[in-house]
Amino acid sequence: MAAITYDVVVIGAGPVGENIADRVVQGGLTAAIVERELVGGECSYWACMPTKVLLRSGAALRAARQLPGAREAVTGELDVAAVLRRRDSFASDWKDDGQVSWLGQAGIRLHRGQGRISSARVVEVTGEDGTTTTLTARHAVVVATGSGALVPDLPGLRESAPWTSRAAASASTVPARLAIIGGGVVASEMATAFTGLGSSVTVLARDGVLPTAEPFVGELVTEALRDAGATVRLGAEAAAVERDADGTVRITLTDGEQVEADELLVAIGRTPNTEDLGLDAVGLKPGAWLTVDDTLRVVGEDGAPVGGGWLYAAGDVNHRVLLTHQGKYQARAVGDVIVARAEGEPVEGGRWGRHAATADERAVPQVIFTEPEVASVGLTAAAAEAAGLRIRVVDYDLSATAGSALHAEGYRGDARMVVDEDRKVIVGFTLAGPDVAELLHAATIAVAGEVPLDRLWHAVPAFPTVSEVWLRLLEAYGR
Ligand SMILES: Cc1cc2nc3c(=O)[nH]c(=O)nc-3n(C[C@H](O)[C@H](O)[C@H](O)COP(=O)(O)OP(=O)(O)OC[C@H]3O[C@@H](n4cnc5c(N)ncnc54)[C@H](O)[C@@H]3O)c2cc1C
Ligand SMILES: NC(=O)c1ccc[n+]([C@@H]2O[C@H](COP(=O)([O-])OP(=O)(O)OC[C@H]3O[C@@H](n4cnc5c(N)ncnc54)[C@H](O)[C@@H]3O)[C@@H](O)[C@H]2O)c1
Repeated sequence: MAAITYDVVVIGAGPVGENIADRVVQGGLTAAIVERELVGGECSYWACMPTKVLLRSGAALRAARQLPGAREAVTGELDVAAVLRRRDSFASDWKDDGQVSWLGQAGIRLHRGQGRISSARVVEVTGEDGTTTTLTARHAVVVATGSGALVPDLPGLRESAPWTSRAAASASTVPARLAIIGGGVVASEMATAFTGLGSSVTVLARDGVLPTAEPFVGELVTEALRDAGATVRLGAEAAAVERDADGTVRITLTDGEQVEADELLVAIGRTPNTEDLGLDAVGLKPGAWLTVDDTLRVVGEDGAPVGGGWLYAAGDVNHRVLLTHQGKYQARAVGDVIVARAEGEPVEGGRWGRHAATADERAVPQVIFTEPEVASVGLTAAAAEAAGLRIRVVDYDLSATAGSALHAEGYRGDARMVVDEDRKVIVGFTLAGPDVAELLHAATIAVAGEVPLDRLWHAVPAFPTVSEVWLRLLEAYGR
């Protein structure tokens, strides 16, 4: 049994783990990273990237069809095989050689296998051949093990071999009929993608479509899915599932109705990858999300850092925000704070300090790549009210700008700005419409920078762009 000591040991080589290790090495420390599957994690092979490839060609085709002149040039249908080939290439054919070589160049040592914490600062790595390596960390162990798909305990579901997001993202054929349980981000994106690829899709959205977004978002996405030929059943709840000998999946709903499909995708949220991580060795509960303080140290039930502060958690596994870019933001904070503590430098862990992931609370951006695209940052009106803020909500029809009229015939979209009336700053911004993704960062800067509305009047949007919605919202708010 080999034993090696590093300054920092990171468990999990997803986007977050990679960034943590890189940051501490850049800060002058040594780092090892432990990975049981593919270096690059969920995002690279089964989540963000492959799913966006499945969506992108359909979006480009729709965009061309919305423009006279371009529309006439589109004479065929989507080439599904070409889309799947492009997806395979973006997933590097599910091989991680490229990312492994990046780790080498970055000076990060890779240990392949299942990582388990065995005692304070010690991680045992069990390789596929059963050999064990003991890694000891001088300064910190960081858990960046991510999350997996949550599958509910419905009668017959597991036996019916349902798809989770992994199977959908890596599908090698397109099912004729696809049923989806869930109405969240994965369900909405995959319903859009597979409808575009030619499946007849049925969405069983018990709690509605994108229910945590501003209400107009779910309405627009539902309408677009239905226009594209999908069936969206709001309030429908699955009670039992069975798969026939011929492969047909039959979902019985709580109202007794049945839905038939060739594949069933379950997309109802995530569960943390902490089941087999040795958490019990440090007094934590296996299978639970890891709670962290502002500098991302894992805390126990008493709120104090576990073991005096050598254990950190970043990315999906701490359940703050389940998004790649936000996990990587945490990675920069956690990497830098580990270096600062190791060097005996001051920790800047206060609000908006360089070692605190403050944006997780109030300034998280997200793009949902549905038709139409949804781009949001900060709080919805409902969330702001629940947080006790005195707000004013301003809405604007996104199709009413000169830029949107130019962008596409029949452009449909909406925008909402949520203003904190006590501070006169924007705390939430949501856009839904074709190609709004790239408009989001302006709003993120306004929310994270807490830019006063008075100053925003001086940020003039160029004519004729969709960004003119900023001016229209300010005019509607008044000054
Ligand atoms: C279908 C889908 C689409 C998504 N699209 C987007 C998107 O467009 N944009 C976005 O921002 N986010 C998106 N997300 C979310 C994004 O994938 C996650 O937020 C991100 O992958 C989290 O990164 P992570 O490094 O924390 O975890 P992961 O990417 O899950 O990586 C964790 C790694 O740890 C390894 N691991 C786990 N346990 C152990 C162990 N005990 N020992 C060794 N290794 C271990 C795993 O094998 C894995 O490689 C999507 C998610 C899904 C499911
Ligand atoms: N473009 C992106 O940013 C992107 C894309 C995909 C996924 N993600 C991230 O991945 C994470 C997981 O996505 P997700 O869609 O699985 O989760 P989610 O939390 O977005 O949505 C899950 C949905 O399932 C519903 N639900 C929960 N339990 C249910 C049940 N038993 N039966 C029926 N419906 C049920 C919930 O009401 C919710 O609407 C999200 O946090 C998301 O941020 C991001």
